[in-house]
Amino acid sequence: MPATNAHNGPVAVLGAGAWGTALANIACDHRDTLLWARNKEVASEIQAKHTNRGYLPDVALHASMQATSGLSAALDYACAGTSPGLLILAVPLAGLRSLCELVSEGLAHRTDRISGIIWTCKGLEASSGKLPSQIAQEALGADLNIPSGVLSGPSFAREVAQGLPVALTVASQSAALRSSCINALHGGAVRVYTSDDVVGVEVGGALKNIMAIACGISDGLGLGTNARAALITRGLAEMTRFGEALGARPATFYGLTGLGDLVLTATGELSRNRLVGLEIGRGRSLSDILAGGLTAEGARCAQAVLLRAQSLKVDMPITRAVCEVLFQGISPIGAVTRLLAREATTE
Ligand SMILES: NC(=O)C1=CN([C@@H]2O[C@H](COP(=O)(O)OP(=O)(O)OC[C@H]3O[C@@H](n4cnc5c(N)ncnc54)[C@H](O)[C@@H]3O)[C@@H](O)[C@H]2O)C=CC1
Ligand SMILES: O=C(CO)COP(=O)(O)O
Repeated sequence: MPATNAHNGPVAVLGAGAWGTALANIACDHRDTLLWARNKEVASEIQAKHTNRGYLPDVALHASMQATSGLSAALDYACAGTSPGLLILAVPLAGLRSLCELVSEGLAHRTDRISGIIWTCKGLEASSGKLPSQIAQEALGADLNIPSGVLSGPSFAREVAQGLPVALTVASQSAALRSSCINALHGGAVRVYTSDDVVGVEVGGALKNIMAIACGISDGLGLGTNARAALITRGLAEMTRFGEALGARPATFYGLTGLGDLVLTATGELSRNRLVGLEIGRGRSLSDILAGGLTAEGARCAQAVLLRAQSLKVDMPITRAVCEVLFQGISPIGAVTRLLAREATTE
């Protein structure tokens, strides 16, 4: 089991889907690590067999990985090291608020035992249009006062779990937390870069999912690679405009969490958001595609982004077209025709 020293507290990953399991597997190389699954059977399988076949078939997990289905046991684990522990929240955006509320309750009176909280979700809250950092701030409560941040970047869980190379970015206002995250994840096939532009990193992760749906629709319609390249490039411009309006740095969008994740998700066959677009382009309905519980956060996020963009007075033609197709009954080809028919403009 890895040694624990003054800079090396335990890691508890909360959420045992594909990404949480892959991240916990990396952390096991560096620190004592426990994975929390809300589902008892999943926790038992990880603990007993070191597999999570429902999310990462054919992957043998680290023999030292601990697992539990008790959230309080997971928080106890993170707090019980000789130095403060790191929490990584790896649930989808829709579960972030409720999980943060539970974490806040569970950590009361022992916040000094946690060095930081990192989330990995990509999206804006459907009901409020808020970013993950705003949700976490509200749900954890101002009194908790634990450094926090976001981990993002182009990273299909399956490839990461197979040990293939990957580059990620951790963004936080806290230099100590950025270092702690590097300490927990960087090394071998995994590179972790740092940033202090939390808003830029979160906006990139959220909006690339919408652009991936747009590219999937285009490819599903058979519109060709020129169309896909145009959507990626103009999608990046749209992401950057929206981010700037929220205070993000434009340069962040040319990094791993913007362009990097956009290219991966818009073109990679493992992307669930791209798959949604492909299936829509081939004529299936959104409710049918999502009926099996597919985690594709771009669909919900598109509506939240469009609403927020309207109040910020930012033009988002691709996001609007995706919303028209997904929620307003406009046919995919009709939306493409409308996009192409807009006035000519400067790049
Ligand atoms: N799969 C990937 O390659 C990557 C995913 N992400 C992001 O990480 C987040 C998680 O994604 P995945 O692991 O792929 O999703 P997933 O669908 O594979 O797993 C989600 C897990 O969260 C659990 N969960 C859902 N709501 C919950 C709640 N309210 N409380 C507790 N547990 C809850 C589910 O039971 C499941 O175990 C998403 O926001 C995704 O965008 C980020 C980078 C890569
Ligand atoms: O965010 C991801 C890779 O960085 C995963 O993308 P999907 O959610 O579209 O599968």
